[in-house]
Amino acid sequence: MADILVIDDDVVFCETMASLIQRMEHGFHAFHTLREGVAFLSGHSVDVVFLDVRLPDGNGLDAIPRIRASLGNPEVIILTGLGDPDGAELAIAAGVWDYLVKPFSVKQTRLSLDRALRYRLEKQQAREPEPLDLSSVVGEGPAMKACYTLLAQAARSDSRVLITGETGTGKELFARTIHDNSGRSKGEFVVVDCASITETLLESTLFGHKKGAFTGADSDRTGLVKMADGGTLFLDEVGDMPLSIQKSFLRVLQERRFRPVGETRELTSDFRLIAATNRNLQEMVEEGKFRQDLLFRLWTISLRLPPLRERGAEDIRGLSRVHIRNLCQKAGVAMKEPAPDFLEVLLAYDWPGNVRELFNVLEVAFVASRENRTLYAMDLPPEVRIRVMRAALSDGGGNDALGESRAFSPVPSFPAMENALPESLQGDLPSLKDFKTEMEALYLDVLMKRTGGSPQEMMSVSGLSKSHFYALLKKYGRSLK
Ligand SMILES: Nc1ncnc2c1ncn2[C@@H]1O[C@H](COP(=O)(O)OP(=O)(O)OP(=O)(O)O)[C@@H](O)[C@H]1O
Repeated sequence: MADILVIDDDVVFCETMASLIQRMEHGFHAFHTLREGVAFLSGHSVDVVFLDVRLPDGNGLDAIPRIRASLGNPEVIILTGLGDPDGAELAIAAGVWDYLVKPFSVKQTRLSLDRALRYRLEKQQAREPEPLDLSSVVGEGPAMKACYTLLAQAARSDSRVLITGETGTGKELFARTIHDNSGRSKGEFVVVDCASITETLLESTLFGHKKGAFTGADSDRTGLVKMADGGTLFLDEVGDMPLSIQKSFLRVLQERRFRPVGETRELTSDFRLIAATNRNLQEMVEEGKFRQDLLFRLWTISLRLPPLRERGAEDIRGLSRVHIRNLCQKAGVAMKEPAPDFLEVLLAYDWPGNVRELFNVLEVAFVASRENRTLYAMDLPPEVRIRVMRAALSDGGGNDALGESRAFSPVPSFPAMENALPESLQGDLPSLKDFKTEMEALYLDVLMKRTGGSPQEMMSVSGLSKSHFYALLKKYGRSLK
């Protein structure tokens, strides 16, 4: 006997399903809204979910990652809808088991459910694979859990993987983690940064060259493709690969053979390909900037890493905790704790640079906190606090107190803005003159810290003339060491 959950606002449909599923001697639960269905899953385990696409409180497709994260592996979701072709396409892309077009027959339902349950049973009986080592990846929210399922699939296969996501979302980290957990972990993980290699050098960097092949080629050079033999070739920023190289690279992917520059013989290389990009390759194909045939060959598994602002408060807290701990360990100091106001600003910020930016911001705050055991909002870079403040002001400042959902929104609450304000603005307002003086002194301190106290750099960053610079040092009693 299995447990089946139906999430559908059509009461008659739920009654029909109840009678069919109970006749099949399975347990049956039904809810008429997404919120109730998802809440039920957090406390109960079910085997199959029939999920309607259009629900009064949202689109079923959008809830798939959350539902998937709550279901045991292998998760089985059967989507039901009115036969809209886009819905069917999205359902398949989201990896659901089946898409049933309403109204569907009893026979169709039985067949789809029987097959789904058999598939689930076979998968469960199959030997448990080795657990993955995900120690370097932080994130427990539903959006990340969906990525781990794909990461596991990728690690346990030799398929080509395309990782997409905004800058700093962890594409290279995921590529490395796939490699380290794969059958090729003993081979090299070779990174090709397509964005930073010049077009003239890309061919010889990828394929190698023979001594004398061109001016400056004083010795034979092994290319990155050969170095990845037996391992993984990671093409970072593949959207930046020049069209001229895309053609030769396509051949390498098809035949695993290539010719180093100036060489007559062809070489072979058995590598696994992982590519990453923050650009929309399909759009680039339409604009004639990327080859369609290469795009087809780049991936079997496609993994989209969500931006940090979509990951939820728990992930921002978890990443911050881990990174602060690492910083303290590296500096050999006692563990520092973030104050509530510090976390509120982090949760309210929209993180355009994602995890990389979060780590940089934590590093700045760590330095600014000096010997303090607590990290306050004051220690955060002014740019971050100003952005949070501006967003709150343009929101009218009338938001409720910070809630869990806050991290999903780039617009912070009024309390978050208040906490982001410098201390002197939190109580009675000082005169503008006093405030400017305080900010000038603060600016000078931050400038010194960031530039390591180098006068040249301080003048260059601040744009201050020499006389003005030294006058300010004198005014605020700061000295250069
Ligand atoms: N989930 C995560 N857990 C721990 N660290 C992470 C996570 N995601 C990203 N990072 C860290 O954030 C930084 C940026 O990650 P990474 O270089 O992999 O991003 P990227 O998407 O490849 O960026 P880009 O597109 O700019 O090359 C690295 O220090 C990485 O270790």
